[in-house]
This record gives sequence, structure tokens and C-alpha cells, in this order.
Amino acid sequence: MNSQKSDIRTESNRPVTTNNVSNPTAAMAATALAITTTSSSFSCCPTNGESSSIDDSIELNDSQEGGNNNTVYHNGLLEKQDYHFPKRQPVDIVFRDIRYDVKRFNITKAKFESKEILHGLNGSFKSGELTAIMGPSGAGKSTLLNIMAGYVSSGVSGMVQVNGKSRSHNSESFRKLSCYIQQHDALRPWLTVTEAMTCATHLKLGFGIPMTEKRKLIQKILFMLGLEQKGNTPTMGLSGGQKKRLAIALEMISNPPILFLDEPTTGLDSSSCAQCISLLKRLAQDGRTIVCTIHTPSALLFEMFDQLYTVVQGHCFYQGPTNEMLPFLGDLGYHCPSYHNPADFMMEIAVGEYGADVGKVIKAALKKYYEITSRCIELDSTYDDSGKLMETFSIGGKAEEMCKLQKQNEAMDNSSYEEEDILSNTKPASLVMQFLLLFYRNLLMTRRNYFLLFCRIFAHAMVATLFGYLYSGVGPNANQVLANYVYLYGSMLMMVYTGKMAVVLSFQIEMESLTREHFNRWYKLGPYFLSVLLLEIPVQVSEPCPFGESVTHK
Ligand SMILES: Nc1ncnc2c1ncn2[C@@H]1O[C@H](COP(=O)(O)OP(=O)(O)OP(=O)(O)O)[C@@H](O)[C@H]1O
Repeated sequence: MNSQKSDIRTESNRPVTTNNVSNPTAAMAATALAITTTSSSFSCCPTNGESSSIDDSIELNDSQEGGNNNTVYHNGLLEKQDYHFPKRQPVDIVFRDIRYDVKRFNITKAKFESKEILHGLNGSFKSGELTAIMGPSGAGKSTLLNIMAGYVSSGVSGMVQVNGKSRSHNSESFRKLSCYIQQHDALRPWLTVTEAMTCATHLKLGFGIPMTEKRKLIQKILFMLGLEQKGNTPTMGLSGGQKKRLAIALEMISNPPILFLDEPTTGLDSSSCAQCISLLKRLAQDGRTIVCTIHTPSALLFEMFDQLYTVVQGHCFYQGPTNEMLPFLGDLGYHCPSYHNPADFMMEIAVGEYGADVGKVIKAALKKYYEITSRCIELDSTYDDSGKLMETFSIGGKAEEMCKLQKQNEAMDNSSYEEEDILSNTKPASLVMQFLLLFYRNLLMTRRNYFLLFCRIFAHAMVATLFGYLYSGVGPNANQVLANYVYLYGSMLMMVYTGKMAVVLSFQIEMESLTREHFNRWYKLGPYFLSVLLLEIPVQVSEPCPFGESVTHK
């Protein structure tokens, strides 16, 4: 245990300056100063000379939370037992009759046709539970997740309730509560882990809280996610599992009570998969609602999920506790062979192996859902207006369930939300600050991507030399009007296409990052586009100048 801690200290024992900014105006000035200095990272923006170290931050956290840093290994996974994210209000999601229609153009009939992808899905995702959405490829898992996250809203019908209140399919307030981590991590490869975290913290939490608090928060998140020793590593130098954890870490800054993840384990080896799911499980145990799609997990991983929602051909195939899935299929006459992975077995039944009747299972799942719902309605009716239990039950099963619900209610009432204050009082960065931060981030990435920069400079120098040689001395010569025209036209094309190519080549990567960051409410689109354009303009303006002048003077 001690050796583990001392390792961390040795690895991260480097001075990190902190910036204790307590009001927004001072913070703006501080950041502007940081941006105008030649500082090479977000984390090094000294303004008041105060300094501390990562080491100090960890120690401070230990003493503040009054716990030993019990770092233990379980199933080969690193667990930081005494570190928890601040509690958030539990959020339960219930959805009914979710349908999704897409319009497709039928070439043979030369008209648009509607196709239903999801056929009236019902279910719920509860706080404190880790739910897996499973199903064969093309079953509609990602579509369901996109709808639940509010990422897709057109063509969707049905009802989604959040803590009992109806939610529109593109609800802005719901997006404040949730974050959506898509399959592709879409991280910024040229930023280090600390820089990526610092930038995200400034954007998400604004400048209303001191820099020291932000720094502590970053260290705590990185520590909890096992990335504390990777602070100085560029994102592109992380392994697949570490990238997934960083993607989660970036969203955990705002500590959302709901997390949606699309295939978080795809492309990871079994150990990284286990680490990732173990992390999600821990986050769920702290009271979050965590929903992720997953492709046939191993038996070990499968057991880690609390709830399972299976989709087959756009229908619900099974929903309920993971450990009740095999008895459910067993009741329908499908018995899992010994030593067989339950997840594999379920998928085999879902694609009709063992002579399985998929329709029969879908009907049974629907029947089970209605049975549970009607039981819950009965249970609800025994609460008074304030949600308290009115009477006890004589029927064993129901009484037990009611007691469980009652205990959950009491636990919620007694739980302290003091820790929440630091985040609940925050406002995201203003538009101006968003622009400054994004501009600085772009500048940093452009500077570090020296190969691209070198290629651009080299291409321009080559074209300038060629044009200079071909059109040397044509400027003041009245007989060379056509040559002047060709030169100007060529220069114009050069400017347009080099500018365009930079955008075209980086479009796909940039779009993925932009979609993720914008959807998760890091910033507005205006500051983003302005920051990209302003960085491009100096390069474009400088292109024709040297050559243009040389021609005019000749
Ligand atoms: N916008 C769309 N237009 C046409 N078809 C669509 C659209 N979105 C989804 N689909 C279809 O809906 C079905 C479900 O897609 P979805 O991506 O949800 O599947 P999935 O279960 O996540 O599959 P996989 O595991 O392979 O990612 C697929 O057949 C897909 O082709």
C-alpha cells in the first residue's frame, strides 16, 4: 500500500503552479495573461506566484476527506476506496412506447418511404444501477441510446419521464443532467491529459471558483480514474483503455448524474474492459444512472451489470436484473448449457439458435414488463402525497419491496448534498472566455502539430518559388496583362484550396470532437467557429504577401 503511494509521489513530484482566482473578472484577466504568455500548457498560467504540487493536492484531499488512501486491488483492478465523486440528486428515467421512424428514398418506387426502427420500447433506467443495453448487430441499441440521451429527436415518438416528469426528446435541461460518451473517444491528440482536463474544467465550470479548487478536482478525478501518472502524457500516447477513461474523466468534471456510453469496451483487451466496467460500476454505486451499450461481454463482465435491457429487431427481448435473465429464458424452455457464458447464450437465442422462437421471447418480455408495471402502480398507490409509506403490507413480497423503497427514500432524505455546492454554484464560461480558451487550445495544437505546419510552410514556399520564377518581372509590364491575370488567379486558387484542404482533411476528426464537446455543453458553436477562423486567417493572409510584393516591386 505504502509503496503504491510512494510510487505516485515519485512519478508526479513536480512543481505545478496554481492560480487562485476568486472572481470572474480577475479570472478573465488571469486567463488572458496566460494566453498571451508563451506558456506551453493550460496548467502553467502563474498569476500570483502561489504554488503547490500534485503531491500536495493529493495529501490535502486525504486530510480533508479524513480517510486513508486505501488503494486496493480487486480482480486485478485498481480501486481507490475512499475517493468518491460528490453526490448528485438521483435521477430515474422511465420510457414508454418509444418508436423511431426513418425516411428512406426508394429508388424503384421513386418516393420516400418510412421505416420503423424501434417498435414501441418500454423500460426504465434507475439511479445507482449500471444498465447494459445488449442485442445483435443492427438490433437498435445505439438508436435507443441516442434517443435516451437526446442525441436523436426527429422521428421519435413516445414518452420519456425523468424523475416522474415528462421530458421532450431534445430537452436542453436534461442535457445539463447527462453526458453522452460516444464510441469514438474523439479526444484532442496534441493536448496532454492535464491540459485537456484543465481546458474542459475552465469551459464547464467557468471562472466562478478558484483555480486551486479546480486543480484539486482535476487531480482527484485523474486519481480516481487511475490516470494520475499520465498527466503529462499527450492524449495520442494513451492506450485505448486510458483514452476511454480520459473521455469519462472529462465528463466527470461536471459530475453529471446520468452517463450514457456507446460501446465503451469496443477495441479494448479483456483487462481494460474489466477496468472500464469496474469504473462504471463504482460510479453507478455512488448513485448515478449509467447506461451503456455493449457487445457480448465475458461472463465476468456480464455479472458486473445490475440491469440488462436487450433489444432484438427493434423490440425488447429482456429487461430486468442481470441474474434473472437465465431463469426468464429457462421458463420459456431455453436452458443455458453448463459453463456457457450467459451473455453468449442470450445472443444465440436472440438470433434464433437452438430453434428459439424470438417472437415468443419478445411477447414474454412484454408480458413481464406489464406485470411489473401494474405491480408498481399498486405500490405507488400506497404512498401519500409527500411520498411516505401509508400502510404496511401483509403480503410478504410486496412488504419487502415496500420496505426497500422506504429505506431508499429515507437514505435519500438523510444524505448530505453539501459536497454538491462546489459544482451547483458554477456557471459555464462566458462566450468571450469560451472563445479565448478555444483559440488558445487551437493555437497550442497547431503549434505542436509541427509536421502539418511544416508541410503547409513547405508547400507555400514551393509554390511561391515556382510562381516567382514563372512570373518574375511581369508586374509593371503592360504587355504582360494576361500573365498578371494568371498569376493573380493562380494565387487565389492556391489560397482557396490550401485553406479548404486543411478543413477537408481534418473535417472527420474535428466533427467527432466538436459533436461530442458541443453536445455535452462544453461551449457554443459561435465561439468555436470564430476561434478556428481567426487562427486560419493569419496563415491565409501571409501566403500571398511576400510573393505579391516581390512581383509588384520588380
Ligand atoms: N438514420 C437511419 N437511416 C436508416 N436506417 C437507420 C438509421 N439509423 C439506424 N438505422 C437502422 O436501424 C438499425 C439499428 O441501428 P443501430 O445502429 O441502432 O444498431 P445497433 O444495434 O447499435 O448495431 P451495432 O451493434 O452493429 O452498432 C440498423 O439496421 C440501421 O441500419
